[in-house]
Amino acid sequence: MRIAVAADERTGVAEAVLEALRARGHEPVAHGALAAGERADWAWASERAARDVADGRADQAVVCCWTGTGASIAANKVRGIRAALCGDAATAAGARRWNDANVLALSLRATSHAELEEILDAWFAAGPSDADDDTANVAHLAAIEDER
Ligand SMILES: O=C(CO)[C@H](O)[C@H](O)COP(=O)(O)O
Repeated sequence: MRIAVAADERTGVAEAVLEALRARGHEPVAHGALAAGERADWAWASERAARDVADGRADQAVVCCWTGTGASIAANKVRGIRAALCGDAATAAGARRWNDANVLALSLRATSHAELEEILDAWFAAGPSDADDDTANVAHLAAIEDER
């Protein structure tokens, strides 16, 4: 898959996201501090990656900042984006299964290299649930957006 990746700092974990995606056969598209000439601040970088997903230039995105919160908030402001801040594999699996999350948000501070690998494995192994309550919840997110 084509995966947009944004970070506001070029840390070891941020660079490891690019490598981990390539190792899994995906094509990362770098933004923010990971790209040349782009504004690196978290709101701009995360928005850019989220818009790649919303506009069909990427299938999913990984957005990173020191806490992960700003990156997730910015991504979730983009219509059609369901960004989930994940600090462990179970949260990542749940985000894909129950929330049909299309953007993974990570904390550059709190995510170790080992946790990054576990989170990505869980994220890509899981898919959206087709249970009625789960699809209804995700459909309601779009309805909330339409009320804006
Ligand atoms: O976690 C973040 C936002 O949620 C940022 O990474 C944190 O605020 C640091 O940003 P800056 O280096 O621009 O001060």
